[in-house]
Amino acid sequence: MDKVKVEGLNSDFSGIVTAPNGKKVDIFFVHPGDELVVEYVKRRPRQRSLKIHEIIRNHNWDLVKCDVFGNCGGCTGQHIPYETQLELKFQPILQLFQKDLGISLKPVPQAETYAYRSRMDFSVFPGPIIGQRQRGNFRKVVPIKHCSIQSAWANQALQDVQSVLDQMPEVIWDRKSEVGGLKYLTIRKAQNTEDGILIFTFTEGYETDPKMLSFRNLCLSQLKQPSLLFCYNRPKSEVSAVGRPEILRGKDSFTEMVLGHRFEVPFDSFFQPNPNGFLPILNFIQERMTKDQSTLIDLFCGNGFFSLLYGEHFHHVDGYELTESSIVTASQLFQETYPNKSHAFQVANLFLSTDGLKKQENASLILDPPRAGAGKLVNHWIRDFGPEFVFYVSCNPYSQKEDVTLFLSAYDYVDGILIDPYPHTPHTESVLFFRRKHK
Ligand SMILES: C[S@@+](CC[C@H](N)C(=O)[O-])C[C@H]1O[C@@H](n2cnc3c(N)ncnc32)[C@H](O)[C@@H]1O
Repeated sequence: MDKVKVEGLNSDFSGIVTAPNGKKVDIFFVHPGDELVVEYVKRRPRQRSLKIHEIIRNHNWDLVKCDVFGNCGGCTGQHIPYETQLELKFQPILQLFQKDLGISLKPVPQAETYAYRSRMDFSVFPGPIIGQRQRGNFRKVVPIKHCSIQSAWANQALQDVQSVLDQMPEVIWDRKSEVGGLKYLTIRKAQNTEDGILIFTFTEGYETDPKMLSFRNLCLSQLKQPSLLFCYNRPKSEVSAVGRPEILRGKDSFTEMVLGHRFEVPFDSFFQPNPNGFLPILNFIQERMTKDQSTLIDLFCGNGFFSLLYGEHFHHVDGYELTESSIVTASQLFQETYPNKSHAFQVANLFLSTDGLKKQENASLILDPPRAGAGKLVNHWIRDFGPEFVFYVSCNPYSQKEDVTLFLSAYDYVDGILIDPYPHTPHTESVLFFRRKHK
Protein backbone atom coordinates (compact mmCIF):
# COMPACT_ATOMS: atom_id res chain seq x y z
CA MET A 1 0.00 0.00 0.00
CA ASP A 2 1.07 3.58 -0.69
CA LYS A 3 0.32 6.92 0.86
CA VAL A 4 -0.48 9.89 -1.39
CA LYS A 5 -1.36 13.50 -0.57
CA VAL A 6 -4.17 15.64 -2.00
CA GLU A 7 -2.45 18.50 -3.82
CA GLY A 8 -5.31 20.79 -4.78
CA LEU A 9 -8.92 20.96 -5.93
CA ASN A 10 -10.53 20.98 -9.37
CA SER A 11 -13.44 23.19 -10.42
CA ASP A 12 -15.85 20.24 -9.84
CA PHE A 13 -14.53 20.08 -6.23
CA SER A 14 -12.65 16.80 -6.75
CA GLY A 15 -9.18 16.59 -5.23
CA ILE A 16 -6.02 16.32 -7.34
CA VAL A 17 -3.77 13.42 -6.42
CA THR A 18 -0.63 12.02 -8.05
CA ALA A 19 -1.07 8.25 -8.00
CA PRO A 20 1.90 5.94 -7.26
CA ASN A 21 2.34 5.39 -11.03
CA GLY A 22 2.79 9.14 -11.55
CA LYS A 23 -0.60 9.73 -13.16
CA LYS A 24 -2.93 12.50 -11.92
CA VAL A 25 -6.25 11.21 -10.59
CA ASP A 26 -9.32 13.03 -9.28
CA ILE A 27 -10.77 11.94 -5.94
CA PHE A 28 -13.98 13.40 -4.54
CA PHE A 29 -14.72 14.45 -0.93
CA VAL A 30 -11.14 15.25 0.02
CA HIS A 31 -9.29 18.46 0.78
CA PRO A 32 -5.75 19.61 0.03
CA GLY A 33 -3.44 18.19 2.69
CA ASP A 34 -5.53 15.05 3.27
CA GLU A 35 -3.55 11.83 3.00
CA LEU A 36 -4.90 8.74 1.24
CA VAL A 37 -3.80 5.15 1.79
CA VAL A 38 -4.15 3.57 -1.66
CA GLU A 39 -3.50 0.34 -3.45
CA TYR A 40 -3.81 -0.86 -7.05
CA VAL A 41 -6.35 -3.65 -7.40
CA LYS A 42 -6.98 -5.85 -10.41
CA ARG A 43 -10.43 -5.29 -11.90
CA ARG A 44 -10.06 -7.35 -15.07
CA PRO A 45 -7.05 -8.97 -16.73
CA ARG A 46 -4.69 -6.13 -17.62
CA GLN A 47 -6.88 -3.53 -15.92
CA ARG A 48 -5.96 -2.08 -12.53
CA SER A 49 -7.66 0.62 -10.58
CA LEU A 50 -6.69 2.66 -7.58
CA LYS A 51 -8.53 1.66 -4.41
CA ILE A 52 -8.65 4.02 -1.44
CA HIS A 53 -8.32 2.16 1.86
CA GLU A 54 -8.26 5.11 4.21
CA ILE A 55 -8.56 8.90 4.12
CA ILE A 56 -6.54 10.67 6.83
CA ARG A 57 -8.27 14.03 7.04
CA ASN A 58 -6.03 16.94 7.88
CA HIS A 59 -8.74 19.56 7.76
CA ASN A 60 -12.00 20.52 9.38
CA TRP A 61 -15.10 18.49 8.36
CA ASP A 62 -17.44 20.70 10.47
CA LEU A 63 -18.87 22.55 7.47
CA VAL A 64 -20.62 19.41 6.23
CA LYS A 65 -24.33 19.50 7.06
CA CYS A 66 -25.52 16.18 5.60
CA ASP A 67 -24.61 12.91 7.30
CA VAL A 68 -24.65 11.16 3.89
CA PHE A 69 -22.24 13.65 2.30
CA GLY A 70 -19.39 11.71 0.71
CA ASN A 71 -21.63 8.83 -0.24
CA CYS A 72 -24.68 10.52 -1.80
CA GLY A 73 -24.51 11.31 -5.53
CA GLY A 74 -25.78 14.88 -4.99
CA CYS A 75 -23.44 17.56 -3.62
CA THR A 76 -19.65 17.37 -3.90
CA GLY A 77 -18.54 20.52 -2.11
CA GLN A 78 -20.09 20.81 1.35
CA HIS A 79 -16.66 20.26 2.98
CA ILE A 80 -15.18 23.28 1.18
CA PRO A 81 -15.70 26.84 2.55
CA TYR A 82 -18.21 28.68 0.35
CA GLU A 83 -15.71 31.40 -0.70
CA THR A 84 -13.33 28.67 -1.90
CA GLN A 85 -16.14 26.90 -3.78
CA LEU A 86 -16.87 30.15 -5.63
CA GLU A 87 -13.23 30.70 -6.43
CA LEU A 88 -12.90 27.13 -7.76
CA LYS A 89 -15.93 27.21 -10.03
CA PHE A 90 -15.92 30.85 -11.11
CA GLN A 91 -12.24 31.56 -11.78
CA PRO A 92 -11.68 29.09 -14.67
CA ILE A 93 -14.82 30.40 -16.39
CA LEU A 94 -14.01 34.08 -15.90
CA GLN A 95 -10.47 33.52 -17.15
CA LEU A 96 -11.61 31.52 -20.17
CA PHE A 97 -14.04 34.22 -21.35
CA GLN A 98 -11.43 36.91 -20.78
CA LYS A 99 -8.60 35.05 -22.49
CA ASP A 100 -10.47 33.68 -25.51
CA LEU A 101 -13.09 36.37 -26.16
CA GLY A 102 -11.95 39.45 -24.22
CA ILE A 103 -15.27 39.30 -22.32
CA SER A 104 -15.55 40.19 -18.59
CA LEU A 105 -18.34 38.69 -16.52
CA LYS A 106 -19.36 39.96 -13.10
CA PRO A 107 -19.39 37.12 -10.52
CA VAL A 108 -22.40 37.14 -8.17
CA PRO A 109 -22.33 34.91 -5.04
CA GLN A 110 -25.44 33.21 -3.69
CA ALA A 111 -27.18 34.42 -0.53
CA GLU A 112 -28.79 31.10 0.48
CA THR A 113 -26.32 28.25 0.41
CA TYR A 114 -28.66 25.61 1.90
CA ALA A 115 -32.38 24.75 1.61
CA TYR A 116 -32.43 26.19 -1.90
CA ARG A 117 -33.69 23.43 -4.20
CA SER A 118 -37.37 23.44 -5.07
CA ARG A 119 -37.22 19.99 -6.68
CA MET A 120 -35.61 16.75 -5.54
CA ASP A 121 -35.99 13.31 -7.14
CA PHE A 122 -35.39 10.35 -4.83
CA SER A 123 -35.08 6.69 -5.83
CA VAL A 124 -37.18 4.21 -3.90
CA PHE A 125 -35.72 0.77 -3.20
CA PRO A 126 -36.81 -2.20 -1.06
CA GLY A 127 -35.75 -1.69 2.55
CA PRO A 128 -37.76 0.53 2.46
CA ILE A 129 -35.18 3.03 1.25
CA ILE A 130 -35.79 6.50 -0.12
CA GLY A 131 -32.50 7.91 -1.30
CA GLN A 132 -30.06 9.13 -3.90
CA ARG A 133 -27.89 6.99 -6.14
CA GLN A 134 -24.42 6.53 -4.75
CA ARG A 135 -21.73 8.64 -6.37
CA GLY A 136 -20.15 6.56 -9.16
CA ASN A 137 -22.46 3.58 -8.67
CA PHE A 138 -25.92 3.82 -10.25
CA ARG A 139 -26.94 0.41 -8.83
CA LYS A 140 -26.51 1.44 -5.20
CA VAL A 141 -28.76 3.86 -3.39
CA VAL A 142 -27.90 5.85 -0.28
CA PRO A 143 -30.81 6.16 2.21
CA ILE A 144 -31.65 9.80 2.93
CA LYS A 145 -33.59 10.99 5.98
CA HIS A 146 -32.74 14.66 5.57
CA CYS A 147 -31.34 16.61 2.62
CA SER A 148 -29.78 19.97 3.53
CA ILE A 149 -30.22 21.58 0.13
CA GLN A 150 -34.00 21.11 0.08
CA SER A 151 -36.53 23.02 2.23
CA ALA A 152 -37.81 22.06 5.70
CA TRP A 153 -41.22 21.42 4.03
CA ALA A 154 -39.60 18.92 1.68
CA ASN A 155 -37.69 17.23 4.52
CA GLN A 156 -40.94 16.83 6.45
CA ALA A 157 -42.52 15.30 3.33
CA LEU A 158 -39.59 12.91 3.02
CA GLN A 159 -40.14 11.73 6.61
CA ASP A 160 -43.90 11.41 6.06
CA VAL A 161 -43.47 9.25 2.95
CA GLN A 162 -40.83 7.12 4.71
CA SER A 163 -43.38 6.44 7.46
CA VAL A 164 -46.02 5.45 4.87
CA LEU A 165 -43.57 3.10 3.12
CA ASP A 166 -42.52 1.57 6.45
CA GLN A 167 -46.16 0.51 6.80
CA MET A 168 -46.54 -0.82 3.24
CA PRO A 169 -43.07 -1.72 1.88
CA GLU A 170 -44.61 -4.31 -0.46
CA VAL A 171 -45.61 -1.58 -3.00
CA ILE A 172 -41.93 -0.83 -3.77
CA TRP A 173 -40.54 -1.96 -7.13
CA ASP A 174 -37.80 -4.54 -6.74
CA ARG A 175 -35.46 -3.99 -9.67
CA LYS A 176 -34.07 -7.54 -9.39
CA SER A 177 -37.23 -9.64 -9.11
CA GLU A 178 -39.32 -7.02 -11.00
CA VAL A 179 -42.11 -7.24 -8.43
CA GLY A 180 -43.93 -4.25 -6.93
CA GLY A 181 -44.50 -0.82 -8.44
CA LEU A 182 -43.07 2.29 -6.75
CA LYS A 183 -39.76 3.51 -8.22
CA TYR A 184 -39.37 7.20 -7.41
CA LEU A 185 -40.53 9.96 -5.12
CA THR A 186 -40.29 13.52 -6.44
CA ILE A 187 -40.82 16.44 -4.09
CA ARG A 188 -41.58 19.84 -5.67
CA LYS A 189 -42.14 22.76 -3.32
CA ALA A 190 -42.68 26.31 -4.56
CA GLN A 191 -40.36 28.89 -3.01
CA ASN A 192 -42.74 31.84 -3.06
CA THR A 193 -46.11 30.20 -2.37
CA GLU A 194 -47.30 27.58 0.10
CA ASP A 195 -47.93 25.14 -2.72
CA GLY A 196 -46.12 21.83 -3.17
CA ILE A 197 -46.67 18.42 -4.75
CA LEU A 198 -45.51 14.86 -4.03
CA ILE A 199 -45.14 12.73 -7.16
CA PHE A 200 -44.92 8.95 -6.87
CA THR A 201 -43.62 7.20 -10.02
CA PHE A 202 -44.82 3.60 -10.48
CA THR A 203 -44.36 0.97 -13.16
CA GLU A 204 -47.14 0.88 -15.75
CA GLY A 205 -49.94 -1.56 -14.95
CA TYR A 206 -49.42 -1.34 -11.18
CA GLU A 207 -52.44 0.97 -10.89
CA THR A 208 -54.71 -2.10 -10.94
CA ASP A 209 -52.73 -4.11 -8.39
CA PRO A 210 -54.98 -5.07 -5.44
CA LYS A 211 -52.50 -3.47 -2.99
CA MET A 212 -53.01 -0.05 -4.55
CA LEU A 213 -56.40 0.46 -2.93
CA SER A 214 -54.89 0.28 0.58
CA PHE A 215 -51.86 2.30 -0.51
CA ARG A 216 -54.02 5.11 -1.91
CA ASN A 217 -56.01 5.21 1.34
CA LEU A 218 -52.87 5.17 3.47
CA CYS A 219 -51.37 8.09 1.49
CA LEU A 220 -54.60 10.07 1.68
CA SER A 221 -54.97 9.60 5.41
CA GLN A 222 -51.34 10.16 6.44
CA LEU A 223 -49.91 12.65 3.95
CA LYS A 224 -51.10 16.22 4.45
CA GLN A 225 -49.40 17.89 1.46
CA PRO A 226 -51.78 19.88 -0.81
CA SER A 227 -51.21 17.75 -3.95
CA LEU A 228 -50.47 14.03 -4.23
CA LEU A 229 -49.99 12.51 -7.67
CA PHE A 230 -49.25 8.98 -8.85
CA CYS A 231 -47.83 8.48 -12.34
CA TYR A 232 -47.11 5.32 -14.28
CA ASN A 233 -44.35 4.66 -16.81
CA ARG A 234 -42.49 1.73 -18.41
CA PRO A 235 -41.02 -0.76 -15.90
CA LYS A 236 -37.51 -0.37 -17.34
CA SER A 237 -37.67 3.41 -17.38
CA GLU A 238 -35.44 5.08 -14.81
CA VAL A 239 -36.96 8.51 -15.32
CA SER A 240 -38.91 10.04 -12.46
CA ALA A 241 -42.09 12.17 -12.53
CA VAL A 242 -43.17 11.25 -16.04
CA GLY A 243 -45.97 9.01 -17.27
CA ARG A 244 -49.74 8.77 -17.16
CA PRO A 245 -50.91 10.80 -14.15
CA GLU A 246 -53.50 9.93 -11.50
CA ILE A 247 -54.36 12.77 -9.14
CA LEU A 248 -54.90 11.52 -5.60
CA ARG A 249 -55.42 14.93 -4.07
CA GLY A 250 -55.19 18.54 -5.29
CA LYS A 251 -53.90 19.13 -8.83
CA ASP A 252 -51.33 17.85 -11.32
CA SER A 253 -49.19 20.99 -11.01
CA PHE A 254 -47.95 23.45 -8.40
CA THR A 255 -48.14 27.22 -8.25
CA GLU A 256 -44.97 29.30 -8.11
CA MET A 257 -44.57 33.07 -8.10
CA VAL A 258 -41.56 34.73 -9.71
CA LEU A 259 -41.13 38.51 -10.12
CA GLY A 260 -44.83 38.96 -9.41
CA HIS A 261 -45.88 36.46 -12.10
CA ARG A 262 -47.87 33.35 -11.30
CA PHE A 263 -46.67 30.09 -12.88
CA GLU A 264 -48.67 26.89 -12.86
CA VAL A 265 -45.93 24.26 -13.25
CA PRO A 266 -47.12 20.86 -14.56
CA PHE A 267 -45.82 17.97 -12.40
CA ASP A 268 -43.69 16.62 -15.28
CA SER A 269 -42.21 19.78 -16.69
CA PHE A 270 -38.98 21.70 -16.27
CA PHE A 271 -38.90 24.75 -14.03
CA GLN A 272 -35.84 26.52 -12.65
CA PRO A 273 -34.94 24.34 -9.60
CA ASN A 274 -33.98 27.44 -7.57
CA PRO A 275 -36.11 30.35 -8.81
CA ASN A 276 -34.98 32.73 -6.05
CA GLY A 277 -31.35 31.87 -6.67
CA PHE A 278 -31.97 32.65 -10.35
CA LEU A 279 -33.25 36.18 -9.59
CA PRO A 280 -29.95 37.98 -10.33
CA ILE A 281 -30.26 36.76 -13.94
CA LEU A 282 -33.93 37.74 -14.17
CA ASN A 283 -33.24 41.20 -12.75
CA PHE A 284 -30.27 41.61 -15.07
CA ILE A 285 -32.46 40.97 -18.12
CA GLN A 286 -35.33 43.09 -16.76
CA GLU A 287 -33.04 46.11 -16.24
CA ARG A 288 -31.58 45.89 -19.76
CA MET A 289 -34.71 44.95 -21.69
CA THR A 290 -35.62 47.72 -24.15
CA LYS A 291 -39.24 48.61 -23.49
CA ASP A 292 -41.89 48.78 -26.17
CA GLN A 293 -40.17 46.69 -28.80
CA SER A 294 -42.18 44.83 -31.36
CA THR A 295 -41.07 41.18 -30.83
CA LEU A 296 -39.46 38.89 -28.26
CA ILE A 297 -37.85 35.76 -29.73
CA ASP A 298 -37.64 33.05 -27.05
CA LEU A 299 -35.42 30.16 -28.22
CA PHE A 300 -35.51 26.87 -26.25
CA CYS A 301 -38.48 28.47 -24.50
CA GLY A 302 -39.70 25.49 -22.40
CA ASN A 303 -43.03 26.47 -20.82
CA GLY A 304 -42.50 30.07 -21.85
CA PHE A 305 -40.82 31.19 -18.60
CA PHE A 306 -39.06 34.20 -20.13
CA SER A 307 -41.94 35.04 -22.50
CA LEU A 308 -44.28 35.32 -19.52
CA LEU A 309 -41.84 37.31 -17.42
CA TYR A 310 -40.97 39.86 -20.09
CA GLY A 311 -43.95 39.62 -22.47
CA GLU A 312 -45.37 42.91 -21.18
CA HIS A 313 -42.60 44.85 -22.99
CA PHE A 314 -43.43 43.43 -26.43
CA HIS A 315 -46.33 43.38 -28.88
CA HIS A 316 -45.64 39.84 -30.04
CA VAL A 317 -43.68 36.74 -28.88
CA ASP A 318 -42.20 33.95 -31.01
CA GLY A 319 -41.24 30.89 -28.93
CA TYR A 320 -39.44 27.76 -30.18
CA GLU A 321 -39.03 24.52 -28.26
CA LEU A 322 -38.62 20.77 -28.83
CA THR A 323 -41.19 19.48 -26.31
CA GLU A 324 -44.74 19.60 -27.60
CA SER A 325 -46.41 19.63 -24.15
CA SER A 326 -44.28 22.62 -23.15
CA ILE A 327 -45.40 24.50 -26.26
CA VAL A 328 -49.04 23.81 -25.36
CA THR A 329 -48.46 25.10 -21.80
CA ALA A 330 -46.53 28.16 -23.03
CA SER A 331 -49.31 29.11 -25.49
CA GLN A 332 -52.04 28.69 -22.86
CA LEU A 333 -50.23 30.61 -20.14
CA PHE A 334 -49.25 33.42 -22.51
CA GLN A 335 -52.82 33.73 -23.83
CA GLU A 336 -54.18 33.90 -20.26
CA THR A 337 -51.57 36.40 -19.09
CA TYR A 338 -51.54 38.68 -22.15
CA PRO A 339 -54.91 38.23 -23.92
CA ASN A 340 -54.30 41.32 -26.08
CA LYS A 341 -50.87 40.34 -27.38
CA SER A 342 -50.10 37.99 -30.24
CA HIS A 343 -47.86 34.95 -29.94
CA ALA A 344 -46.58 32.00 -31.95
CA PHE A 345 -45.11 29.20 -29.85
CA GLN A 346 -43.86 26.44 -32.12
CA VAL A 347 -42.43 22.96 -31.81
CA ALA A 348 -38.96 22.98 -33.38
CA ASN A 349 -35.82 20.90 -33.19
CA LEU A 350 -33.35 23.75 -33.30
CA PHE A 351 -30.38 21.41 -33.58
CA LEU A 352 -31.71 20.09 -36.89
CA SER A 353 -33.14 23.15 -38.56
CA THR A 354 -33.54 26.89 -38.13
CA ASP A 355 -35.65 27.28 -41.28
CA GLY A 356 -38.76 28.10 -39.19
CA LEU A 357 -37.09 30.98 -37.32
CA LYS A 358 -38.42 34.35 -38.35
CA LYS A 359 -36.10 37.28 -38.82
CA GLN A 360 -37.56 40.19 -36.83
CA GLU A 361 -36.83 43.89 -36.88
CA ASN A 362 -37.02 45.83 -33.61
CA ALA A 363 -36.74 42.65 -31.55
CA SER A 364 -34.88 41.08 -28.63
CA LEU A 365 -33.77 37.47 -28.45
CA ILE A 366 -33.47 35.37 -25.30
CA LEU A 367 -31.93 31.94 -25.69
CA ASP A 368 -31.59 29.39 -22.87
CA PRO A 369 -30.39 26.14 -24.46
CA PRO A 370 -29.68 22.80 -22.76
CA ARG A 371 -26.23 22.03 -21.32
CA ALA A 372 -24.75 21.05 -24.67
CA GLY A 373 -25.33 24.58 -26.00
CA ALA A 374 -27.41 26.08 -28.80
CA GLY A 375 -25.77 24.23 -31.70
CA LYS A 376 -24.08 25.52 -34.82
CA LEU A 377 -27.27 26.24 -36.78
CA VAL A 378 -28.73 28.53 -34.12
CA ASN A 379 -25.45 30.36 -33.61
CA HIS A 380 -25.04 30.95 -37.33
CA TRP A 381 -28.67 32.08 -37.55
CA ILE A 382 -27.97 34.64 -34.80
CA ARG A 383 -24.84 35.80 -36.64
CA ASP A 384 -26.67 36.18 -39.97
CA PHE A 385 -30.23 37.17 -38.97
CA GLY A 386 -30.22 37.83 -35.20
CA PRO A 387 -32.05 40.92 -33.86
CA GLU A 388 -30.73 44.09 -32.23
CA PHE A 389 -30.43 42.65 -28.69
CA VAL A 390 -29.44 39.14 -27.56
CA PHE A 391 -29.55 37.72 -24.01
CA TYR A 392 -27.82 34.36 -23.84
CA VAL A 393 -28.71 32.46 -20.62
CA SER A 394 -26.77 29.27 -19.93
CA CYS A 395 -26.38 26.51 -17.37
CA ASN A 396 -23.04 25.62 -18.95
CA PRO A 397 -20.73 28.59 -19.53
CA TYR A 398 -18.19 26.32 -21.25
CA SER A 399 -20.57 25.44 -24.13
CA GLN A 400 -21.86 29.03 -24.04
CA LYS A 401 -18.35 30.31 -24.72
CA GLU A 402 -18.01 28.04 -27.76
CA ASP A 403 -21.40 29.24 -29.04
CA VAL A 404 -20.60 32.91 -28.61
CA THR A 405 -17.46 32.46 -30.69
CA LEU A 406 -19.74 31.61 -33.63
CA PHE A 407 -21.76 34.85 -33.64
CA LEU A 408 -19.51 37.39 -31.94
CA SER A 409 -18.32 38.82 -35.27
CA ALA A 410 -21.80 40.36 -35.71
CA TYR A 411 -22.31 41.60 -32.11
CA ASP A 412 -20.77 43.82 -29.45
CA TYR A 413 -20.69 42.36 -25.98
CA VAL A 414 -22.30 44.75 -23.48
CA ASP A 415 -22.09 42.96 -20.11
CA GLY A 416 -22.92 39.75 -18.26
CA ILE A 417 -23.01 37.99 -14.92
CA LEU A 418 -22.04 34.58 -13.58
CA ILE A 419 -24.16 33.30 -10.69
CA ASP A 420 -24.23 30.32 -8.33
CA PRO A 421 -27.80 29.03 -7.82
CA TYR A 422 -26.51 25.58 -6.79
CA PRO A 423 -23.96 25.86 -3.95
CA HIS A 424 -21.97 22.68 -3.07
CA THR A 425 -22.33 21.47 -6.68
CA PRO A 426 -20.12 22.50 -9.60
CA HIS A 427 -23.05 23.99 -11.53
CA THR A 428 -23.34 27.68 -12.42
CA GLU A 429 -25.62 29.88 -14.54
CA SER A 430 -24.71 32.89 -16.61
CA VAL A 431 -26.27 35.51 -18.83
CA LEU A 432 -24.48 37.53 -21.51
CA PHE A 433 -25.94 40.61 -23.16
CA PHE A 434 -25.06 41.55 -26.76
CA ARG A 435 -26.00 44.35 -29.16
CA ARG A 436 -25.85 43.97 -32.93
CA LYS A 437 -23.02 45.82 -34.68
CA HIS A 438 -24.13 48.44 -37.20
CA LYS A 439 -22.02 48.73 -40.29
C1 LIG B 1 -32.54 25.03 -19.95
S1 LIG B 1 -34.12 24.62 -20.54
C2 LIG B 1 -34.83 26.23 -20.66
C3 LIG B 1 -36.32 26.30 -20.61
C4 LIG B 1 -36.94 27.66 -20.36
N1 LIG B 1 -36.25 28.73 -21.02
C5 LIG B 1 -37.04 27.93 -18.88
O1 LIG B 1 -36.31 28.76 -18.34
O2 LIG B 1 -37.88 27.28 -18.22
C6 LIG B 1 -33.75 24.15 -22.20
C7 LIG B 1 -34.94 23.83 -23.05
O3 LIG B 1 -34.46 23.45 -24.35
C8 LIG B 1 -35.32 22.45 -24.87
N2 LIG B 1 -34.59 21.75 -25.95
C9 LIG B 1 -33.68 20.76 -25.82
N3 LIG B 1 -33.23 20.38 -27.04
C10 LIG B 1 -33.86 21.15 -27.95
C11 LIG B 1 -33.81 21.23 -29.38
N4 LIG B 1 -33.02 20.42 -30.08
N5 LIG B 1 -34.60 22.14 -30.00
C12 LIG B 1 -35.42 22.94 -29.28
N6 LIG B 1 -35.51 22.91 -27.93
C13 LIG B 1 -34.74 22.03 -27.27
C14 LIG B 1 -35.65 21.61 -23.66
O4 LIG B 1 -36.83 20.86 -23.87
C15 LIG B 1 -35.79 22.66 -22.55
O5 LIG B 1 -37.13 23.10 -22.43
